[in-house]
Amino acid sequence: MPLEGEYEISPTGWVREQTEKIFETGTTESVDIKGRRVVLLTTRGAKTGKLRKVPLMRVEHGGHYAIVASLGGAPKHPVWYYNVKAEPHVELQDGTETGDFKAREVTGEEKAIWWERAVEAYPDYADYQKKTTREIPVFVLEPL
Ligand SMILES: C[C@H](OP(=O)(O)OC[C@@H](O)[C@@H](O)[C@@H](O)Cn1c2nc(=O)[nH]c(=O)c-2cc2ccc(O)cc21)C(=O)N[C@@H](CCC(=O)N[C@@H](CCC(=O)O)C(=O)O)C(=O)O
Repeated sequence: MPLEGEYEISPTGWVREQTEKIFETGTTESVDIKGRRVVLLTTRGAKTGKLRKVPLMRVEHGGHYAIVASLGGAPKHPVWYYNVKAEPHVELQDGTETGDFKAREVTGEEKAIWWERAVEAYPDYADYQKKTTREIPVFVLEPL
């Protein structure tokens, strides 16, 4: 069951541009970061209830996805992290396909496996983690 409601996109310039391009073209393959693929996550705002759409790097393995709350190695989590914690039902668009998922934050061995996959998909994640003492969270998305 897709998330219903009014959505807002990020106020951050370059992110807004990429999000708008995805809307215009209908596919996340219209944008990339350093040639690496991007997906579009939709969360429900923990305070406003609005639908929030944020592009993220595409981390996929065996038909399963992970999302990484890196925020470029900033000392704080991105706001969407708290949205997902409050409402784990999220949508993810990969290419032209959008699916419904339940996001589960991973820890320990499972996180280590997915972190490796994330760094393989987007090597800058390793630098981001070196930049901060904050442990960058990873969610695995279980199809609903
Ligand atoms: C700037 C802020 O965004 P954020 O949720 O912190 O997310 C920051 C970034 O993670 C986000 O911009 C990502 O898209 C950046 N980003 C990546 N960010 C990542 O963390 N990981 C990635 O892999 C990643 C890849 C990526 C690829 C392409 C691209 O264009 C951007 C990429 C934002 O949108 N704030 C809104 C509020 C958003 C919101 O969710 N509000 C909540 C309330 C939140 C609260 O205050 O508790 C609500 O509506 O209820 C605002 O200031 O109006």
